[in-house]
Amino acid sequence: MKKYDYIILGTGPAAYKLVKLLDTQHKSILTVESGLFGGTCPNVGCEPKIYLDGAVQAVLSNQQFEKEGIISQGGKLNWAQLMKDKKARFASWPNETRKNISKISDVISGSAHFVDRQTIEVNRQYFQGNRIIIATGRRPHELSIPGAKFLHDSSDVLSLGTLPEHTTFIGGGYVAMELATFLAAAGSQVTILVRGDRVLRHFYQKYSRELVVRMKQRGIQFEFETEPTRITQLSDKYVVELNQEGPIVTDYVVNASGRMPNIEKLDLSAAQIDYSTRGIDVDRHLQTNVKNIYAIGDVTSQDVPNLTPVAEFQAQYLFNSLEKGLTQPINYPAIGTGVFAFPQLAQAGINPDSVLEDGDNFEIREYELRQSSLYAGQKEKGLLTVVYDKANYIVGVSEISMSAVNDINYFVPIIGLRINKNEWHRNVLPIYPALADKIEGILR
Ligand SMILES: Cc1cc2nc3c(=O)[nH]c(=O)nc-3n(C[C@H](O)[C@H](O)[C@H](O)COP(=O)(O)OP(=O)(O)OC[C@H]3O[C@@H](n4cnc5c(N)ncnc54)[C@H](O)[C@@H]3O)c2cc1C
Ligand SMILES: NC(=O)c1ccc[n+]([C@@H]2O[C@H](COP(=O)([O-])OP(=O)(O)OC[C@H]3O[C@@H](n4cnc5c(N)ncnc54)[C@H](O)[C@@H]3O)[C@@H](O)[C@H]2O)c1
Repeated sequence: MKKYDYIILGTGPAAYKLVKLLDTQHKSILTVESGLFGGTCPNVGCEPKIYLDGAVQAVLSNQQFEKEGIISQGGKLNWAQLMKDKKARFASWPNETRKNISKISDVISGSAHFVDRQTIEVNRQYFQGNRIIIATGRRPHELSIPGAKFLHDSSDVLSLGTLPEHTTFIGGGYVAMELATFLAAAGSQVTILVRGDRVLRHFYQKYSRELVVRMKQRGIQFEFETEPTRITQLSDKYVVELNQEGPIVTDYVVNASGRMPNIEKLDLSAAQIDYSTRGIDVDRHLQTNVKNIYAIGDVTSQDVPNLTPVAEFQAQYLFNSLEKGLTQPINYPAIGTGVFAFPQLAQAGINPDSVLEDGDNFEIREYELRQSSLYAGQKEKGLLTVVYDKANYIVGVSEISMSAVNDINYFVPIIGLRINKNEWHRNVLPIYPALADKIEGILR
């Protein structure tokens, strides 16, 4: 049986980063991948998503200019062509990633499962690792309603060749809000079914509600307190029965009800590894309850956002801890996150909702970004809410605007490095005119 210093399960952002770091220490490594090399982000997540977003933002901006009479004919999105281009751009990535990883580790395609605490089995072959790192990510949550076989998921939408006339999304999270924006921009009629009374529950609710208003203005329908109970096929359409009055007749149903950890196939009990439906349990050193087994990225049950930079941060932490003698527990920096809808929603640090009642320790102030915008055609006001702590440092920012993602990225170092007005003034002279120019007035 072949033995390695490290066996790494998965090749997504968490695993890929770790393999590259371990290569610098000349470790013997086996990497196992059961699906597409590179994992979710570059194949069916962030990267194809942002590729499509480039075209969607352009088209929706143009439509706004057209409304203002500044552009005489706004563009129309050619979905089929966009998807053809996307396919051409991304098709070769899994093989390229496999080749890159093969240069620095042994690689095997197949689903890994534990045999005991040091041994895994893949394709009836057995391998031993001094350390085993689980980085198997998440997959779309399965809904158990009659007719679930007719459901599609985010991966299907990101390679959908023909635009449906009507699309129904189930869920009010990142995936539903982003992909609904894309399909609606291309001309599909879109209905979003939201189980509760809110969308994007981890974001500042004032801005989540504002995003719903703006999406509704473009014709996207929201049905709150609404869940599907059954889906049936009716010739080339689907009938979605609801817990409310309905039903909805639609051409395409997307299950965007969240993601679940890839753990069932790992046979974690063979190695007595603790887990729950939320993922693999790890301590603040990313170690499982078994000494030589660690878990990083989306597959863990840790209460941190499941995002690519977070997965990579965990990989870097684990490397520093296992190979560089770092002994402190993981301490997460200021984390930025954004929803690539239209307008965008983004935030970093403390969410204003969590300190609304704590006026003794925090001050919340909202800034309108409209006065500051010199761009033609931008009639919709952007809003920025800043949370200050008692010492007047910025500890949280939330924004809804056309440029919220990039704007909030300005604030991530301000929060993470605790920069105040004096320091900014002494060390920073940004490009004018742009949001960074206004930051001095927002800092204290
Ligand atoms: C539609 C969508 C859009 C997103 N957009 C963003 C974004 O804009 N920004 C952002 O930061 N994040 C985004 N994310 C989240 C981001 O993709 C994930 O946080 C990131 O990919 C997690 O990396 P990971 O390495 O933990 O897991 P993954 O990337 O999921 O990789 C895990 C890998 O493990 C493999 N695997 C599973 N089981 C086994 C097994 N038994 N044996 C071997 N291999 C196995 C899987 O096939 C997979 O390739 C998005 C996600 C989705 C779905
Ligand atoms: N821009 C980004 O960074 C980005 C984009 C997409 C995805 N992601 C990552 O992927 C994760 C998954 O995204 P997501 O949108 O699938 O999940 P999510 O957790 O953000 O949203 C899931 C939605 O489905 C609803 N829901 C849950 N169970 C349901 C049920 N049984 N029936 C009906 N509705 C139900 C929830 O109430 C919620 O509105 C995100 O949390 C994020 O970490 C990030």
